[in-house]
Amino acid sequence: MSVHRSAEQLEADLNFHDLPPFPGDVATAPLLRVRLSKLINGDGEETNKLWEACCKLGFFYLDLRDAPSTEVGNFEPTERKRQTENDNTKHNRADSAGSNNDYDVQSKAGRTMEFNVNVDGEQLLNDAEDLFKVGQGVFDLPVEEKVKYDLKDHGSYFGYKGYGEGVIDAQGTKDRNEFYNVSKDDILEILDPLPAPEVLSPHRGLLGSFIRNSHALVDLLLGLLNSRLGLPHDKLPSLHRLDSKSGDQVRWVHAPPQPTDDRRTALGQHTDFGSVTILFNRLGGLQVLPPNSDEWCYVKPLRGHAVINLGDAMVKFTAGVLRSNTHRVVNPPGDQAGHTRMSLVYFARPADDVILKVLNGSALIDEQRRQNPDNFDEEEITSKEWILRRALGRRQGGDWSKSGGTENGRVGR
Ligand SMILES: O=C(O)CCC(=O)C(=O)O
Ligand SMILES: [Fe+2]
Repeated sequence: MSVHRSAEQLEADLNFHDLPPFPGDVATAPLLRVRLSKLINGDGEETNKLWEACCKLGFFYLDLRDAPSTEVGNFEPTERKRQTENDNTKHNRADSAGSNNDYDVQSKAGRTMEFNVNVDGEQLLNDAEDLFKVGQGVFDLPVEEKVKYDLKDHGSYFGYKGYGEGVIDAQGTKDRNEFYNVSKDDILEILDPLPAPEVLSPHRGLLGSFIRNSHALVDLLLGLLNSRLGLPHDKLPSLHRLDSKSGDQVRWVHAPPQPTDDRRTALGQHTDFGSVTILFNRLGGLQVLPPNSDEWCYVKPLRGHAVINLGDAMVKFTAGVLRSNTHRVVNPPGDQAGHTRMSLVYFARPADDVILKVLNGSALIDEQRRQNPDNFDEEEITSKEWILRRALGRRQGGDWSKSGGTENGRVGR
């Protein structure tokens, strides 16, 4: 059951009390903080903040905690949400597939907008907490067991990637982390199950809950961005249906502390391949390179928040109106340096057969395309091909030269 806290309590509760504090003397990135409950309530100012963050940096914090009750201005969506919850089991709360879950609300900006109100921030936080423990169980397995689930030679980026099995630069320098990737389509039984370690079997329900709720959040964000872009109704959400075959995945990233005298980037600089990334961090280490800057800045983890960032598909769809920012992961800073870092991610990507090209029907996107005629090439590539090329290009023995994203300003056709 969720508990409403005062605004002061919410502010005081941003640290992870069981971990050394994030240092106060390192450069941090100025991510805007957006509150989910306000987006759900159609708060115009909050939606403006979301829009600004997505255009300028492509990264923001999303406060997933329940808002103080005084701030819940429009009760209709909240009431309807509670009713839906009562009808569902614990691990089947957020089902964004049906259109009856969306309804129109008059926003404070005076516009009618459509919301997917089945996103439950507190549930997402609880599931993320539980999944951190599940991830630990996977990484604790012997390497000989984990490598059985490296599916690279089967042409797949799902499953396990061992420590040092990815590269961080064109010279082939090895990375310093391991991944485990779980496919949405496997968990939702859209495709046959992939081979997976036994320790994951009891947690398919939890993974399903996390995936549905994450996807519902993505649906909400895409709906709001769709309105701002002036795209035809439902265009962006329609390219990302929960039940379409896609490269959506849950990822755990695991990195033991590096020796003091031998540290390097753990996860090389990159832009994300897909549409929207939902990231749960506890220890520092994630860094972004803000636009027109050469200083890497840490993203300070905040309890109760996810870090959200946009990926290359959103740049390609919008001719660069929206931003997919370069980021990387280094050893945790300051007193956190001696701790093993783990993060949990949900990557939402367009359906496999969607072609990554500029969308028609938005005056804003048309204008952007007119102003930047040199930024386009003629490549026609599907979402599936794009993600495979990029993900496997950064594995040992992959083709680094083909693994680049939109960071060079080329935004696609
Ligand atoms: O671990 C993190 O904080 C970020 C991971 C990341 O950027 C990725 O997996 O694409
Ligand atoms: Fe990333």
